[in-house]
Amino acid sequence: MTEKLLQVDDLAVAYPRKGFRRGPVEILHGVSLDIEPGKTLGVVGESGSGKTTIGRAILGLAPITRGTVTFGGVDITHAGRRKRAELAADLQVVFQDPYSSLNPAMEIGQILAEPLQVQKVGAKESRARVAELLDRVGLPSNAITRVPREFSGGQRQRIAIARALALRPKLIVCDEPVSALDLTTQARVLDLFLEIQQDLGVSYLFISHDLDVIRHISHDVAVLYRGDVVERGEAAVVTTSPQHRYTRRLLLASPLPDPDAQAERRALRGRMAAEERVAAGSGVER
Ligand SMILES: Nc1ncnc2c1ncn2[C@@H]1O[C@H](COP(=O)(O)OP(=O)(O)OP(=O)(O)O)[C@@H](O)[C@H]1O
Repeated sequence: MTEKLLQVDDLAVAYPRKGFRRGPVEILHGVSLDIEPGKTLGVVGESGSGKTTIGRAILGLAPITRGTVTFGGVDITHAGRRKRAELAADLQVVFQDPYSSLNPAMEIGQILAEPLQVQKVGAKESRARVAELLDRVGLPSNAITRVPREFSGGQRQRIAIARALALRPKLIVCDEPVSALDLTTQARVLDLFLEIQQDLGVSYLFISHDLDVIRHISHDVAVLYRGDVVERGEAAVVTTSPQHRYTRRLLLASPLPDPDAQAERRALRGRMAAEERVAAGSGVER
């Protein structure tokens, strides 16, 4: 069996409740998932299902009340600040909004060099690495002296990806990284993620509400519904023949599928209708 890069077991997260009603409110109720080196796990679910909370818990940004997060064989569930700083080299993040995640006052060269400085990479090597990173994400070398507002949304997301790659991480948590982009730009940025994975062997925990995006990028998928994983499996299987009713609903609701997906979807609708006819005939309540 392949060793897991990330293993999440029975993870629960609860936030303190504000106002009159006392006691914590549980957001994740015991989530388990794992990622192999060089692979992508897609986490899909509707708004509020807890996708971002999974990413934040792995990054040490959400209050974990139960369960464990193991990264590279090390238990990081309650890792302190010093351990988190060490982990930054291996565990990175790309957020949804490329407008707010980049410091508007910093030049791109500084943004990309910052993580290298923190890890005490020398000035000469740092310059070479920044040039390499820009090339890697398809941006011109003169970008180093420009600031984020001079770039489009897609280009800014490329900068955020370059920054995440600066320390050559093993895993990148990608939280809706293409949701703020138009469809054409989405496709280009998704292809960049795939290319980078092929070349560098990095793993992704890829969070999206869009099943088509998840199908395109993921090897495996975990479907989240109200803080529980309701279905898990290979992306090709889960996104074409979902077993859980919620995944089926998600699939039928997802917009603009490609022609192959449209054909699969028609077949799924047919299967669901047939099942529902059988269930109705046998008096099963659905
Ligand atoms: N800091 C917090 N304090 C209290 N509740 C929170 C906090 N962060 C998230 N929640 C709640 O946790 C639930 C799940 O939120 P989360 O952002 O993880 O969902 P999501 O699936 O990523 O949704 P979206 O796609 O809209 O971002 C929501 O009900 C949200 O209100």
